[in-house]
Amino acid sequence: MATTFKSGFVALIGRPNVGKSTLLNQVLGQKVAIMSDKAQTTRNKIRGVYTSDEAQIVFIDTPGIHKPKHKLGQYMTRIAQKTLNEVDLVIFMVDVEQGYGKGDQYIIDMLERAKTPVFLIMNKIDKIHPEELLPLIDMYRNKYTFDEIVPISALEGNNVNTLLQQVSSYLEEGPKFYPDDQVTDHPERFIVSELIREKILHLTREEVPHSIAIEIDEMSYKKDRDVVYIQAAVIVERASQKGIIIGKSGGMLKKVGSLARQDIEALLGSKVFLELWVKVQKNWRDKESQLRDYGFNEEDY
Ligand SMILES: Nc1nc2c(ncn2[C@@H]2O[C@H](COP(=O)(O)OP(=O)(O)OP(=O)(O)O)[C@@H](O)[C@H]2O)c(=O)[nH]1
Repeated sequence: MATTFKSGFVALIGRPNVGKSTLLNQVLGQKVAIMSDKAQTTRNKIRGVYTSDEAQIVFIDTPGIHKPKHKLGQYMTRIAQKTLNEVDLVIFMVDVEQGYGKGDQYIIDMLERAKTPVFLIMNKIDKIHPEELLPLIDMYRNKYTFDEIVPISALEGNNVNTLLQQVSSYLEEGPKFYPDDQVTDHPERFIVSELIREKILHLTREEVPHSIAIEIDEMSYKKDRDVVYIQAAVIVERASQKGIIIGKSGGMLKKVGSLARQDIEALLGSKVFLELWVKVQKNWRDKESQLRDYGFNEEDY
């Protein structure tokens, strides 16, 4: 009997650091979402595409589902809420080591408003004793009627295949949205901006990282010099943050640029000229369209 091909969009949500990027990387077999011990490293949606013989799952990495503290947070929350209604399935991930908190309740309140099926993924089971798992499952069952509850270790890969099978079983018959070998949709600009952000996160230990965004102003191949020229803006919300990122005599920005350039060169396999600048932008709402526009234009390259 011929089986039908299934496909659909799945939103991956959860509090910062529960392991969403780690799961995506595990599923897709390569580093697409940048990981960091610091919360909130992935601000934008990444679509990781998993394709098997039976199904295609398009993952939407949806960070920012938490109580907004500033404009960018509000923007993200709005996008997140919208996403929950548009996808075919929501995966709500929790860290079994972290207690149930206000952040989780906030997400569950958002889920109550969506009609989409919801899986609860209990991640990091490698960190607890198996006996501790059952009471935790009961606790979450009392909070919300999840369609499935799947304990996994995203880091070690335990139960990840089962999860993929279960996700596929919830999807409806559908087309292959992306070719088999595509793991991310328009990855270059996104990954370049994430690499720059990652360097800032690692080099500055200030409050700054939580309110920055990276905007790629230009990314083009310069034939005469045989380099990829990238101009990117580091956008901050306050002037004081600008000073921290630029650093003494521009030292911090130079360091960020140099480390990011090395990684980008490795990613693109060509020489890179990276120009970074910092701008203060108070009103994030004006940035909505640009934040959405991570499309990589072949012609610029
Ligand atoms: N022991 C263990 N650690 C894990 C597991 N999954 C993720 N981690 C660790 O948890 C930390 C956070 O993981 P991320 O994947 O960056 O978390 P995230 O949810 O994507 O975080 P944001 O990007 O801030 O939304 C990293 O140090 C991971 O190595 C797991 O299954 N077991």
